[in-house]
Amino acid sequence: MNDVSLQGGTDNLLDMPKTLAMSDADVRFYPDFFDESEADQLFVKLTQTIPWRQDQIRLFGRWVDQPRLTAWHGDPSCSYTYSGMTMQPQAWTAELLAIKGQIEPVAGVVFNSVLLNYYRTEHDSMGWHSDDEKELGENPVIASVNLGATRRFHFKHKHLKEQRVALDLTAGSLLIMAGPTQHFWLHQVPKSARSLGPRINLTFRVIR
Ligand SMILES: O=C(O)CCC(=O)C(=O)O
Ligand SMILES: [Fe+2]
Repeated sequence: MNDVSLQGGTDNLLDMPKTLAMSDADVRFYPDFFDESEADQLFVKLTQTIPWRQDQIRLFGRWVDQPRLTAWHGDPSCSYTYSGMTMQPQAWTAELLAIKGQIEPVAGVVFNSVLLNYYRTEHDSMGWHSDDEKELGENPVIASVNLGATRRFHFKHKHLKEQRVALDLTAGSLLIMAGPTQHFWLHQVPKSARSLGPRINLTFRVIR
């Protein structure tokens, strides 16, 4: 797989995103959106204050543990169906509201919910999917915040099989997926062969 090619932006211009060179997509990456100490503090706080759950999914007719822990927070009106499960949101916490307030100006939308994933080790993962549930609307803006261990993130185009992109989601980084990205691309966080510590990912969403 090719490493991602990045256009525009330099590391000393913190507010300048790197736009991923992907057709049929609008993907922007802010490698240092949160500074190191802020990212460390948020990671510790979220580890302690979020009610992490081990959900199960149906796989070939059996119930199996999802390979990660999850949580779902948002406005009371936001129920959401994910992998066949309908979830009621937990209330916003102080840290979640603080992160939301910082990312909304760059994402250009007001989010009403966030899905959190806790990857305990290199064995935890998320398989290929698009965030294309109908509750998310036609061209959803999804803002993904990364804390803790760096994990590799993969995109692959649904129709143009040779088009694949990989990037490292480092602590403090922000990835914004918008426009037609979810129509044309799948993404995943694969297991890693290297031993890794825990990671938290937050995907802020607008549910209709
Ligand atoms: O952990 C990640 O970086 C991706 C999470 C994701 O794709 C999702 O929650 O839909
Ligand atoms: Fe996703």
